[in-house]
Amino acid sequence: MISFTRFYKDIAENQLQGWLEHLPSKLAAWQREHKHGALPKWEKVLAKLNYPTPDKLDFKSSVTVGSGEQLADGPKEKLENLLQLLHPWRKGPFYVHGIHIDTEWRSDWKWDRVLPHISSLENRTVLDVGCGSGYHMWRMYGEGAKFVVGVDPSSLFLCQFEAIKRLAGEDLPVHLLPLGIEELPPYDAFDTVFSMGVLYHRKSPIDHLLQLHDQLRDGGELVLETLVVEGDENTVLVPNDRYGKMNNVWFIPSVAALELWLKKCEFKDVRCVNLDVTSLDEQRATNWMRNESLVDFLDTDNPQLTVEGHPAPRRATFIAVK
Ligand SMILES: Nc1ncnc2c1ncn2[C@@H]1O[C@H](C[S@+](CC[C@H]([NH3+])C(=O)[O-])CC(=O)[O-])[C@@H](O)[C@H]1O
Repeated sequence: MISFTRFYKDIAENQLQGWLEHLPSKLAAWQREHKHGALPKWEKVLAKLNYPTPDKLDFKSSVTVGSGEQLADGPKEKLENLLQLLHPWRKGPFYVHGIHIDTEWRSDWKWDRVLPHISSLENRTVLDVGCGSGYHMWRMYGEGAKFVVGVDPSSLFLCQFEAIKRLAGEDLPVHLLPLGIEELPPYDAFDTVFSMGVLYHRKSPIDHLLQLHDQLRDGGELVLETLVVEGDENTVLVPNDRYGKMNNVWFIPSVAALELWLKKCEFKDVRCVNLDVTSLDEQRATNWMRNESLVDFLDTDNPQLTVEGHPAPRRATFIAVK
């Protein structure tokens, strides 16, 4: 069973120790009430991941665990089969003992767009809201962050994260909690808070911005990445049904509108640092994600539009200070 004991031990010694009042009961409730039917199957996979301490770890230029020379072909194939049981792998890529987990998303490309614009993560305590499988958390750790916490309610992503962590080293100061941002007690503790790919999934985007604000210390940095549309500060797309076949998309503001929202939520030095239209090479089906992907979400006659006729995904990154 997935345990959070190590996380509690780590936070008892840092500025998050106040979380010990609230989080054990929330995580115990998750363990008690969690009903994802496949969780026992995924936990069995985790229990089988007993592999040698890797001879190589790289989190700075990729997420690589093991050089690929420690395992013979048989054990390597067995490991690959185990990791495939955690399908679909969406955010990555990961290189594990020579196995290339070629995920749906090239999350490394997003990281390359974001990294040049943020304050150094050296020695920082970092929160990654909606961290998915934790890909970017490893890259944050690779940039020198001293403690990285991610929150994401998906149990599959938790298991994918735990798989990488078990293979990389249980004592690394990188943790994923299966909670929504709204479940975290406000604590003004983080030096940097990331929210990437989450805002459009929230029913109340202003509340989301306020919750991010609540997690930052004064002077801390917000890194916000989300879908945007073209338009002025009063332009917001609220899809009447699905957006790119997703049924959980609520608000897609323009850059100007989101800058205004951030300022209204008392963020300072608000800047949009990157704008990018998602390419078919960045999000695609692979052997590790065999379901539909971006090409199936766009209009075949006009790829500038989604199948519903909305503007195709365009993403912006914002930096702001509390
Ligand atoms: N209330 C919530 N609190 C926290 N997380 C949530 C919540 N609701 C949904 N999520 C999580 O937010 C993530 C959004 S994906 C971005 C991944 C990564 N950040 C990336 O930038 O590649 C983008 C996408 O797939 O559209 C998912 O993992 C959800 O489970």
